[in-house]
Amino acid sequence: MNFKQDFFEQLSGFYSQVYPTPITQPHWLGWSDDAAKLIGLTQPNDELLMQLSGNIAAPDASYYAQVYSGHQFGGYTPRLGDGRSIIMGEATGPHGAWDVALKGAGPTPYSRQGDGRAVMRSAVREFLISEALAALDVPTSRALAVIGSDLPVWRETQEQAAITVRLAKSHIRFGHFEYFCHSEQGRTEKLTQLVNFTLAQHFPHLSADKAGYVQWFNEVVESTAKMIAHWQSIGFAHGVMNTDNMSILGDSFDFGPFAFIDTFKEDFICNHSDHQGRYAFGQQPGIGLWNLQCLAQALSPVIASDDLVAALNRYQTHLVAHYVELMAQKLGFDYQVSQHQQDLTLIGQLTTLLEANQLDYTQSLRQFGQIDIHSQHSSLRDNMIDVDGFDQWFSRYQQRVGNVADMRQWQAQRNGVNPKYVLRNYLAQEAIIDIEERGDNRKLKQIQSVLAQPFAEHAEFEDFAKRPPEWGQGLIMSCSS
Ligand SMILES: Nc1ncnc2c1ncn2[C@@H]1O[C@H](COP(=O)(O)OP(=O)(O)OP(=O)(O)O)[C@@H](O)[C@H]1O
Ligand SMILES: [Mg+2]
Repeated sequence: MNFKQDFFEQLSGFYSQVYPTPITQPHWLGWSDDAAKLIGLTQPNDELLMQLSGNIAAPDASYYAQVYSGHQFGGYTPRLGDGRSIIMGEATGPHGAWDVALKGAGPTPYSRQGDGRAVMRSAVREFLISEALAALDVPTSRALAVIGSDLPVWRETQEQAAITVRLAKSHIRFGHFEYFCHSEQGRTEKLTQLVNFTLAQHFPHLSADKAGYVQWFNEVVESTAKMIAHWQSIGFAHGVMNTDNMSILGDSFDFGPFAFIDTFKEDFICNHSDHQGRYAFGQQPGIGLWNLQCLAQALSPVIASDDLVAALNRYQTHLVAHYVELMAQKLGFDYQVSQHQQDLTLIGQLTTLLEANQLDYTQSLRQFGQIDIHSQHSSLRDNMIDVDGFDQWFSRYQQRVGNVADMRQWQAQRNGVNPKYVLRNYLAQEAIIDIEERGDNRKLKQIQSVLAQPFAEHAEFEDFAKRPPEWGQGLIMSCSS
Protein backbone atom coordinates (compact mmCIF):
# COMPACT_ATOMS: atom_id res chain seq x y z
CA MET A 1 0.00 0.00 0.00
CA ASN A 2 1.26 3.46 -0.89
CA PHE A 3 0.05 6.04 1.56
CA LYS A 4 -0.24 9.77 1.57
CA GLN A 5 -1.09 11.46 4.82
CA ASP A 6 -3.03 14.60 3.99
CA PHE A 7 -5.54 14.42 6.84
CA PHE A 8 -2.84 13.47 9.32
CA GLU A 9 -0.40 16.14 8.19
CA GLN A 10 -2.79 19.00 7.58
CA LEU A 11 -5.33 18.54 10.36
CA SER A 12 -3.42 18.00 13.58
CA GLY A 13 -5.92 18.66 16.36
CA PHE A 14 -8.60 16.74 14.52
CA TYR A 15 -7.51 13.28 15.65
CA SER A 16 -5.48 11.30 18.17
CA GLN A 17 -2.60 9.16 17.14
CA VAL A 18 -3.16 5.60 18.32
CA TYR A 19 -1.84 2.20 17.32
CA PRO A 20 -3.94 -0.88 16.74
CA THR A 21 -3.88 -3.53 19.44
CA PRO A 22 -3.02 -6.79 17.68
CA ILE A 23 -5.58 -9.55 17.39
CA THR A 24 -4.47 -13.12 17.92
CA GLN A 25 -4.54 -15.81 15.24
CA PRO A 26 -5.53 -13.43 12.48
CA HIS A 27 -6.86 -15.06 9.32
CA TRP A 28 -8.62 -13.91 6.20
CA LEU A 29 -12.33 -14.47 6.36
CA GLY A 30 -13.02 -12.39 3.29
CA TRP A 31 -11.14 -10.48 0.65
CA SER A 32 -12.48 -8.30 -2.16
CA ASP A 33 -10.49 -8.27 -5.39
CA ASP A 34 -12.63 -5.38 -6.63
CA ALA A 35 -11.86 -3.22 -3.62
CA ALA A 36 -8.19 -4.25 -3.74
CA LYS A 37 -7.90 -2.97 -7.30
CA LEU A 38 -8.96 0.48 -6.16
CA ILE A 39 -5.72 0.86 -4.24
CA GLY A 40 -3.51 -1.14 -6.55
CA LEU A 41 -3.41 -4.38 -4.55
CA THR A 42 -3.78 -7.75 -6.15
CA GLN A 43 -3.52 -10.75 -3.82
CA PRO A 44 -3.86 -11.04 -0.07
CA ASN A 45 -0.59 -12.12 1.50
CA ASP A 46 0.79 -12.85 4.94
CA GLU A 47 2.55 -9.56 5.38
CA LEU A 48 -0.64 -7.67 4.58
CA LEU A 49 -2.55 -9.89 7.01
CA MET A 50 -0.09 -8.98 9.75
CA GLN A 51 -0.37 -5.28 8.90
CA LEU A 52 -4.15 -5.15 8.70
CA SER A 53 -4.60 -7.13 11.90
CA GLY A 54 -2.41 -4.64 13.74
CA ASN A 55 0.39 -7.14 14.33
CA ILE A 56 3.03 -5.23 12.41
CA ALA A 57 3.22 -1.63 11.29
CA ALA A 58 2.83 -0.84 7.61
CA PRO A 59 5.47 1.42 6.08
CA ASP A 60 4.26 5.00 5.65
CA ALA A 61 1.06 4.40 7.61
CA SER A 62 0.07 6.86 10.32
CA TYR A 63 -2.34 5.41 12.80
CA TYR A 64 -5.02 7.76 14.05
CA ALA A 65 -8.59 8.01 15.29
CA GLN A 66 -10.63 11.03 14.25
CA VAL A 67 -12.71 13.13 16.62
CA TYR A 68 -16.32 13.98 15.79
CA SER A 69 -19.66 14.27 17.51
CA GLY A 70 -23.18 13.63 16.31
CA HIS A 71 -26.90 13.44 16.79
CA GLN A 72 -27.79 9.92 17.81
CA PHE A 73 -31.49 9.06 17.60
CA GLY A 74 -32.23 12.78 17.68
CA GLY A 75 -30.12 13.68 20.73
CA TYR A 76 -26.77 15.43 20.55
CA THR A 77 -23.68 13.67 21.91
CA PRO A 78 -20.98 16.33 22.16
CA ARG A 79 -18.02 13.98 21.67
CA LEU A 80 -17.86 10.64 19.92
CA GLY A 81 -14.89 9.98 17.64
CA ASP A 82 -13.52 6.73 16.29
CA GLY A 83 -13.88 4.45 19.29
CA ARG A 84 -12.93 1.32 17.43
CA SER A 85 -11.70 2.37 14.04
CA ILE A 86 -8.10 3.32 13.33
CA ILE A 87 -7.17 4.97 10.05
CA MET A 88 -3.82 4.20 8.43
CA GLY A 89 -3.85 7.09 5.96
CA GLU A 90 -4.94 7.57 2.37
CA ALA A 91 -3.81 4.71 0.14
CA THR A 92 -3.21 5.86 -3.38
CA GLY A 93 -3.82 3.72 -6.42
CA PRO A 94 -5.24 3.70 -9.90
CA HIS A 95 -8.59 4.94 -8.60
CA GLY A 96 -7.53 7.86 -6.47
CA ALA A 97 -6.93 7.99 -2.74
CA TRP A 98 -8.84 5.86 -0.25
CA ASP A 99 -8.67 6.03 3.52
CA VAL A 100 -7.80 2.62 4.89
CA ALA A 101 -9.51 2.09 8.23
CA LEU A 102 -9.22 -0.90 10.52
CA LYS A 103 -12.65 -1.16 12.12
CA GLY A 104 -12.37 -3.14 15.34
CA ALA A 105 -8.62 -2.55 15.80
CA GLY A 106 -8.73 -1.91 19.54
CA PRO A 107 -9.32 0.94 21.97
CA THR A 108 -8.70 4.58 21.15
CA PRO A 109 -9.06 7.76 23.23
CA TYR A 110 -12.68 7.85 22.01
CA SER A 111 -13.67 4.37 23.11
CA ARG A 112 -15.53 5.54 26.23
CA GLN A 113 -16.83 2.31 27.88
CA GLY A 114 -16.25 0.25 24.74
CA ASP A 115 -13.55 -2.32 24.06
CA GLY A 116 -12.60 -0.96 20.65
CA ARG A 117 -13.53 -4.23 19.01
CA ALA A 118 -16.03 -5.47 16.47
CA VAL A 119 -17.56 -8.94 16.63
CA MET A 120 -17.20 -11.30 13.72
CA ARG A 121 -20.90 -11.21 12.76
CA SER A 122 -20.92 -7.42 12.42
CA ALA A 123 -17.57 -7.33 10.61
CA VAL A 124 -18.79 -9.94 8.11
CA ARG A 125 -22.04 -8.06 7.54
CA GLU A 126 -20.20 -4.79 6.93
CA PHE A 127 -17.81 -6.51 4.53
CA LEU A 128 -20.59 -8.14 2.51
CA ILE A 129 -22.88 -5.15 2.30
CA SER A 130 -20.15 -2.67 1.34
CA GLU A 131 -19.23 -4.72 -1.69
CA ALA A 132 -22.83 -5.65 -2.49
CA LEU A 133 -23.97 -2.02 -2.55
CA ALA A 134 -21.04 -1.08 -4.77
CA ALA A 135 -22.11 -3.78 -7.24
CA LEU A 136 -25.59 -2.27 -7.20
CA ASP A 137 -24.08 1.10 -8.18
CA VAL A 138 -25.02 2.64 -4.85
CA PRO A 139 -22.50 5.22 -3.56
CA THR A 140 -20.79 3.53 -0.63
CA SER A 141 -17.66 3.01 1.39
CA ARG A 142 -15.93 -0.22 0.42
CA ALA A 143 -14.44 -3.19 2.23
CA LEU A 144 -11.10 -4.63 1.29
CA ALA A 145 -11.21 -7.52 3.72
CA VAL A 146 -12.55 -9.02 6.87
CA ILE A 147 -10.08 -10.62 9.23
CA GLY A 148 -11.07 -13.17 11.85
CA SER A 149 -9.25 -13.96 15.08
CA ASP A 150 -9.53 -16.10 18.18
CA LEU A 151 -9.69 -13.08 20.46
CA PRO A 152 -12.69 -13.34 22.76
CA VAL A 153 -14.92 -10.29 23.20
CA TRP A 154 -18.00 -9.91 25.35
CA ARG A 155 -21.35 -8.73 24.13
CA GLU A 156 -24.50 -10.51 25.37
CA THR A 157 -22.33 -13.63 25.28
CA GLN A 158 -18.72 -14.32 24.43
CA GLU A 159 -17.94 -13.86 20.76
CA GLN A 160 -14.86 -13.57 18.57
CA ALA A 161 -13.30 -10.31 17.47
CA ALA A 162 -12.79 -9.46 13.82
CA ILE A 163 -11.67 -6.47 11.79
CA THR A 164 -13.27 -5.01 8.72
CA VAL A 165 -10.78 -3.22 6.53
CA ARG A 166 -12.80 -0.30 5.22
CA LEU A 167 -11.87 1.85 2.26
CA ALA A 168 -13.56 5.23 2.05
CA LYS A 169 -12.83 8.24 -0.09
CA SER A 170 -13.23 10.15 3.13
CA HIS A 171 -14.14 9.44 6.73
CA ILE A 172 -15.36 12.99 7.25
CA ARG A 173 -18.91 12.85 8.60
CA PHE A 174 -21.58 15.44 9.29
CA GLY A 175 -20.55 14.93 12.90
CA HIS A 176 -17.07 16.33 12.25
CA PHE A 177 -18.54 19.72 11.43
CA GLU A 178 -20.92 19.52 14.37
CA TYR A 179 -18.00 18.84 16.69
CA PHE A 180 -15.88 21.75 15.48
CA CYS A 181 -18.85 24.10 15.48
CA HIS A 182 -20.22 23.26 18.91
CA SER A 183 -16.98 22.65 20.83
CA GLU A 184 -15.10 25.77 19.75
CA GLN A 185 -17.38 28.26 21.46
CA GLY A 186 -17.72 30.82 18.73
CA ARG A 187 -14.24 30.44 17.24
CA THR A 188 -14.43 29.42 13.62
CA GLU A 189 -10.79 28.72 12.74
CA LYS A 190 -11.02 24.95 13.00
CA LEU A 191 -14.40 24.74 11.33
CA THR A 192 -13.06 26.83 8.44
CA GLN A 193 -9.93 24.71 8.28
CA LEU A 194 -12.02 21.56 8.05
CA VAL A 195 -14.28 23.02 5.36
CA ASN A 196 -11.26 24.16 3.35
CA PHE A 197 -9.63 20.76 3.67
CA THR A 198 -12.82 19.01 2.56
CA LEU A 199 -13.11 21.29 -0.45
CA ALA A 200 -9.47 20.95 -1.47
CA GLN A 201 -9.50 17.17 -1.14
CA HIS A 202 -12.92 16.24 -2.42
CA PHE A 203 -14.41 19.22 -4.23
CA PRO A 204 -11.39 20.54 -6.13
CA HIS A 205 -13.65 22.23 -8.69
CA LEU A 206 -14.85 24.64 -5.98
CA SER A 207 -13.08 27.73 -4.68
CA ALA A 208 -12.37 28.14 -0.98
CA ASP A 209 -14.48 31.28 -0.67
CA LYS A 210 -18.07 32.18 0.19
CA ALA A 211 -19.41 31.22 -3.23
CA GLY A 212 -17.50 27.92 -3.16
CA TYR A 213 -18.84 27.10 0.32
CA VAL A 214 -22.43 27.70 -0.79
CA GLN A 215 -21.98 25.55 -3.87
CA TRP A 216 -20.36 22.86 -1.73
CA PHE A 217 -23.28 22.69 0.68
CA ASN A 218 -25.63 22.46 -2.29
CA GLU A 219 -23.63 19.50 -3.58
CA VAL A 220 -23.70 17.79 -0.19
CA VAL A 221 -27.49 18.20 -0.10
CA GLU A 222 -27.76 16.69 -3.55
CA SER A 223 -25.40 13.76 -2.99
CA THR A 224 -27.16 12.90 0.26
CA ALA A 225 -30.53 12.99 -1.51
CA LYS A 226 -29.11 10.82 -4.26
CA MET A 227 -27.78 8.22 -1.83
CA ILE A 228 -31.14 7.97 -0.08
CA ALA A 229 -32.97 7.78 -3.42
CA HIS A 230 -30.79 4.76 -4.19
CA TRP A 231 -31.64 3.15 -0.86
CA GLN A 232 -35.37 3.64 -1.39
CA SER A 233 -35.19 2.28 -4.91
CA ILE A 234 -33.52 -0.98 -3.86
CA GLY A 235 -35.44 -1.45 -0.62
CA PHE A 236 -32.46 -0.88 1.67
CA ALA A 237 -32.90 0.24 5.26
CA HIS A 238 -29.72 1.60 6.86
CA GLY A 239 -30.92 1.38 10.42
CA VAL A 240 -28.71 3.94 12.20
CA MET A 241 -28.85 7.23 10.34
CA ASN A 242 -27.20 9.22 13.10
CA THR A 243 -25.32 12.29 11.89
CA ASP A 244 -22.01 10.66 12.83
CA ASN A 245 -22.83 7.94 10.29
CA MET A 246 -23.48 10.36 7.42
CA SER A 247 -20.53 10.78 5.10
CA ILE A 248 -19.91 14.26 3.74
CA LEU A 249 -19.54 12.69 0.29
CA GLY A 250 -22.99 11.09 0.29
CA ASP A 251 -21.56 7.58 0.49
CA SER A 252 -23.43 4.89 2.39
CA PHE A 253 -21.43 4.46 5.56
CA ASP A 254 -21.31 2.46 8.82
CA PHE A 255 -23.29 -0.70 8.34
CA GLY A 256 -24.79 -2.06 11.53
CA PRO A 257 -28.33 -3.36 11.75
CA PHE A 258 -29.16 -2.63 8.07
CA ALA A 259 -31.54 -4.82 6.08
CA PHE A 260 -33.06 -5.24 2.68
CA ILE A 261 -36.80 -5.39 2.81
CA ASP A 262 -38.14 -8.80 1.98
CA THR A 263 -41.94 -8.46 2.11
CA PHE A 264 -42.50 -4.82 1.27
CA LYS A 265 -43.44 -2.67 4.23
CA GLU A 266 -43.13 1.09 4.23
CA ASP A 267 -42.66 1.30 8.01
CA PHE A 268 -40.21 -1.60 8.19
CA ILE A 269 -37.77 -1.23 11.11
CA CYS A 270 -34.51 -3.17 11.06
CA ASN A 271 -32.84 -1.88 14.20
CA HIS A 272 -33.78 -3.65 17.41
CA SER A 273 -33.09 -0.48 19.45
CA ASP A 274 -35.25 1.75 17.26
CA HIS A 275 -38.43 1.55 19.31
CA GLN A 276 -40.03 4.64 17.78
CA GLY A 277 -39.25 3.69 14.19
CA ARG A 278 -37.19 6.83 13.75
CA TYR A 279 -35.06 5.07 11.14
CA ALA A 280 -37.82 2.98 9.57
CA PHE A 281 -37.48 2.44 5.82
CA GLY A 282 -40.08 5.03 4.87
CA GLN A 283 -38.60 7.61 7.26
CA GLN A 284 -35.18 7.64 5.60
CA PRO A 285 -35.86 10.51 3.17
CA GLY A 286 -37.13 12.73 6.00
CA ILE A 287 -34.24 11.78 8.27
CA GLY A 288 -31.81 12.66 5.50
CA LEU A 289 -33.19 16.19 5.58
CA TRP A 290 -33.16 16.30 9.37
CA ASN A 291 -29.48 15.32 9.33
CA LEU A 292 -28.71 17.93 6.70
CA GLN A 293 -30.38 20.51 8.92
CA CYS A 294 -27.99 19.54 11.73
CA LEU A 295 -25.10 19.95 9.30
CA ALA A 296 -26.47 23.31 8.15
CA GLN A 297 -26.64 24.50 11.72
CA ALA A 298 -23.03 23.45 12.25
CA LEU A 299 -22.01 25.36 9.12
CA SER A 300 -23.97 28.49 9.99
CA PRO A 301 -20.86 30.28 11.33
CA VAL A 302 -19.30 30.06 7.86
CA ILE A 303 -22.24 30.02 5.42
CA ALA A 304 -25.09 32.54 5.45
CA SER A 305 -28.31 31.06 6.73
CA ASP A 306 -30.31 32.18 3.68
CA ASP A 307 -27.95 30.15 1.49
CA LEU A 308 -28.19 27.15 3.78
CA VAL A 309 -31.98 27.29 3.82
CA ALA A 310 -32.13 27.70 0.04
CA ALA A 311 -30.00 24.58 -0.40
CA LEU A 312 -32.07 22.59 2.11
CA ASN A 313 -35.21 23.63 0.24
CA ARG A 314 -33.89 21.86 -2.84
CA TYR A 315 -33.40 18.56 -1.02
CA GLN A 316 -36.83 17.15 -1.68
CA THR A 317 -36.71 18.02 -5.37
CA HIS A 318 -33.34 16.29 -5.71
CA LEU A 319 -34.56 13.26 -3.84
CA VAL A 320 -37.74 12.87 -5.86
CA ALA A 321 -35.91 13.48 -9.13
CA HIS A 322 -33.26 10.85 -8.42
CA TYR A 323 -35.75 8.38 -7.03
CA VAL A 324 -38.13 8.73 -9.98
CA GLU A 325 -35.22 8.46 -12.39
CA LEU A 326 -34.02 5.23 -10.80
CA MET A 327 -37.52 3.77 -10.62
CA ALA A 328 -38.24 4.78 -14.22
CA GLN A 329 -35.27 2.67 -15.28
CA LYS A 330 -36.47 -0.20 -13.17
CA LEU A 331 -40.00 -0.03 -14.53
CA GLY A 332 -39.01 0.77 -18.08
CA PHE A 333 -40.31 4.18 -19.02
CA ASP A 334 -38.54 7.34 -20.10
CA TYR A 335 -37.66 9.71 -17.34
CA GLN A 336 -39.06 13.19 -17.83
CA VAL A 337 -38.73 16.00 -15.36
CA SER A 338 -42.15 17.36 -16.29
CA GLN A 339 -43.78 14.02 -15.36
CA HIS A 340 -42.28 13.74 -11.86
CA GLN A 341 -45.39 14.07 -9.83
CA GLN A 342 -47.51 11.68 -11.88
CA ASP A 343 -44.66 9.17 -11.98
CA LEU A 344 -44.17 9.37 -8.25
CA THR A 345 -47.86 8.60 -7.81
CA LEU A 346 -47.64 5.64 -10.19
CA ILE A 347 -44.63 4.24 -8.34
CA GLY A 348 -46.32 4.81 -4.97
CA GLN A 349 -49.37 2.89 -6.18
CA LEU A 350 -47.13 -0.03 -7.08
CA THR A 351 -45.41 -0.15 -3.68
CA THR A 352 -48.83 0.12 -2.03
CA LEU A 353 -49.92 -2.91 -4.04
CA LEU A 354 -46.79 -4.82 -3.06
CA GLU A 355 -47.42 -4.04 0.58
CA ALA A 356 -51.13 -4.89 0.47
CA ASN A 357 -50.40 -8.17 -1.32
CA GLN A 358 -47.44 -8.95 0.96
CA LEU A 359 -45.04 -9.38 -1.90
CA ASP A 360 -41.30 -9.50 -1.87
CA TYR A 361 -39.80 -6.22 -3.09
CA THR A 362 -36.72 -7.55 -4.91
CA GLN A 363 -38.51 -10.49 -6.51
CA SER A 364 -41.43 -8.34 -7.64
CA LEU A 365 -39.23 -5.77 -9.37
CA ARG A 366 -37.20 -8.53 -10.97
CA GLN A 367 -40.41 -9.80 -12.54
CA PHE A 368 -40.58 -6.68 -14.69
CA GLY A 369 -37.92 -8.43 -16.76
CA GLN A 370 -40.54 -10.99 -17.74
CA ILE A 371 -43.44 -8.68 -18.38
CA ASP A 372 -44.76 -8.28 -21.90
CA ILE A 373 -46.00 -4.74 -21.83
CA HIS A 374 -48.57 -5.45 -24.51
CA SER A 375 -50.15 -8.28 -22.55
CA GLN A 376 -52.24 -8.22 -19.39
CA HIS A 377 -50.76 -11.48 -18.16
CA SER A 378 -47.59 -11.69 -16.10
CA SER A 379 -46.02 -13.65 -13.28
CA LEU A 380 -46.28 -10.49 -11.16
CA ARG A 381 -50.04 -10.43 -11.71
CA ASP A 382 -50.25 -14.12 -10.79
CA ASN A 383 -48.77 -13.29 -7.39
CA MET A 384 -51.38 -10.66 -6.58
CA ILE A 385 -54.32 -11.37 -4.34
CA ASP A 386 -55.93 -8.10 -5.37
CA VAL A 387 -55.89 -8.85 -9.09
CA ASP A 388 -58.41 -6.10 -9.93
CA GLY A 389 -56.31 -3.50 -8.15
CA PHE A 390 -53.27 -4.68 -10.03
CA ASP A 391 -55.05 -4.66 -13.40
CA GLN A 392 -56.12 -1.06 -12.85
CA TRP A 393 -52.58 -0.08 -12.00
CA PHE A 394 -51.18 -2.06 -14.90
CA SER A 395 -53.26 -0.29 -17.51
CA ARG A 396 -52.05 3.11 -16.21
CA TYR A 397 -48.53 1.72 -16.28
CA GLN A 398 -48.95 0.38 -19.84
CA GLN A 399 -50.00 3.85 -20.94
CA ARG A 400 -46.98 5.37 -19.27
CA VAL A 401 -44.54 2.92 -20.89
CA GLY A 402 -46.17 3.25 -24.31
CA ASN A 403 -45.19 1.15 -27.26
CA VAL A 404 -42.10 -1.00 -27.02
CA ALA A 405 -40.62 -2.01 -30.34
CA ASP A 406 -38.21 -4.65 -29.08
CA MET A 407 -39.73 -6.41 -26.10
CA ARG A 408 -36.77 -8.72 -25.52
CA GLN A 409 -34.39 -5.84 -25.36
CA TRP A 410 -36.72 -3.96 -23.01
CA GLN A 411 -36.88 -6.99 -20.73
CA ALA A 412 -33.11 -7.40 -20.77
CA GLN A 413 -32.76 -3.75 -19.76
CA ARG A 414 -35.10 -4.34 -16.81
CA ASN A 415 -32.98 -7.30 -15.74
CA GLY A 416 -29.93 -5.07 -15.95
CA VAL A 417 -31.27 -2.70 -13.28
CA ASN A 418 -33.49 -4.88 -11.06
CA PRO A 419 -31.19 -7.15 -9.07
CA LYS A 420 -32.06 -10.79 -8.68
CA TYR A 421 -29.82 -11.07 -5.64
CA VAL A 422 -29.53 -8.78 -2.62
CA LEU A 423 -27.96 -9.37 0.79
CA ARG A 424 -30.99 -10.61 2.61
CA ASN A 425 -30.37 -10.80 6.34
CA TYR A 426 -30.86 -14.54 6.47
CA LEU A 427 -28.12 -15.05 3.85
CA ALA A 428 -25.62 -13.05 5.85
CA GLN A 429 -26.74 -14.99 8.91
CA GLU A 430 -26.08 -18.34 7.21
CA ALA A 431 -22.55 -17.26 6.32
CA ILE A 432 -21.99 -16.11 9.89
CA ILE A 433 -23.28 -19.36 11.41
CA ASP A 434 -20.92 -21.42 9.22
CA ILE A 435 -17.97 -19.36 10.36
CA GLU A 436 -19.07 -19.37 13.98
CA GLU A 437 -19.71 -23.11 14.16
CA ARG A 438 -17.09 -24.55 11.83
CA GLY A 439 -14.74 -21.75 10.88
CA ASP A 440 -16.03 -22.34 7.35
CA ASN A 441 -16.09 -19.23 5.16
CA ARG A 442 -17.18 -20.90 1.91
CA LYS A 443 -20.72 -19.58 2.17
CA LEU A 444 -19.41 -16.08 2.70
CA LYS A 445 -17.35 -16.39 -0.47
CA GLN A 446 -20.30 -17.77 -2.43
CA ILE A 447 -22.59 -14.97 -1.29
CA GLN A 448 -19.91 -12.40 -2.03
CA SER A 449 -19.35 -13.69 -5.55
CA VAL A 450 -23.06 -13.86 -6.37
CA LEU A 451 -23.65 -10.35 -5.01
CA ALA A 452 -20.74 -9.03 -7.05
CA GLN A 453 -22.99 -9.69 -10.07
CA PRO A 454 -26.44 -9.15 -8.64
CA PHE A 455 -28.17 -8.69 -12.01
CA ALA A 456 -26.88 -11.92 -13.53
CA GLU A 457 -28.39 -15.38 -13.26
CA HIS A 458 -26.41 -17.77 -11.07
CA ALA A 459 -28.09 -21.12 -11.71
CA GLU A 460 -26.04 -22.85 -9.03
CA PHE A 461 -27.13 -20.33 -6.39
CA GLU A 462 -30.80 -19.99 -7.27
CA ASP A 463 -31.58 -20.42 -3.57
CA PHE A 464 -29.90 -17.11 -2.70
CA ALA A 465 -32.70 -15.30 -4.54
CA LYS A 466 -35.43 -16.93 -2.48
CA ARG A 467 -37.55 -15.28 0.14
CA PRO A 468 -36.24 -16.00 3.62
CA PRO A 469 -37.08 -19.25 5.35
CA GLU A 470 -39.38 -18.93 8.33
CA TRP A 471 -36.55 -18.46 10.83
CA GLY A 472 -35.09 -15.66 8.74
CA GLN A 473 -38.22 -13.58 8.18
CA GLY A 474 -38.13 -10.07 9.55
CA LEU A 475 -34.80 -10.66 11.32
CA ILE A 476 -34.19 -7.58 13.41
CA MET A 477 -30.58 -6.88 14.19
CA SER A 478 -29.29 -5.73 17.50
CA CYS A 479 -27.13 -2.62 17.65
CA SER A 480 -24.51 -4.48 19.69
CA SER A 481 -21.65 -5.07 17.36
N1 LIG B 1 -16.97 -1.66 20.81
C1 LIG B 1 -16.75 -0.36 20.78
N2 LIG B 1 -15.71 0.17 21.44
C2 LIG B 1 -15.47 1.48 21.45
N3 LIG B 1 -16.23 2.38 20.82
C3 LIG B 1 -17.29 1.93 20.15
C4 LIG B 1 -17.60 0.54 20.09
N4 LIG B 1 -18.73 0.40 19.35
C5 LIG B 1 -19.09 1.63 18.96
N5 LIG B 1 -18.24 2.56 19.42
C6 LIG B 1 -18.29 4.00 19.22
O1 LIG B 1 -19.62 4.45 19.45
C7 LIG B 1 -19.97 5.45 18.49
C8 LIG B 1 -21.21 5.06 17.72
O2 LIG B 1 -21.04 3.80 17.15
P1 LIG B 1 -21.46 3.40 15.68
O3 LIG B 1 -21.97 2.01 15.76
O4 LIG B 1 -22.24 4.45 15.02
O5 LIG B 1 -20.06 3.45 14.89
P2 LIG B 1 -19.13 2.30 14.51
O6 LIG B 1 -19.93 1.25 13.82
O7 LIG B 1 -18.34 1.84 15.66
O8 LIG B 1 -18.08 2.96 13.52
P3 LIG B 1 -18.17 3.73 12.13
O9 LIG B 1 -19.17 4.84 12.27
O10 LIG B 1 -16.76 4.22 11.96
O11 LIG B 1 -18.54 2.74 11.08
C9 LIG B 1 -18.74 5.65 17.61
O12 LIG B 1 -18.01 6.71 18.14
C10 LIG B 1 -18.00 4.36 17.78
O13 LIG B 1 -16.61 4.48 17.54
MG1 LIG C 1 -20.73 4.99 13.43
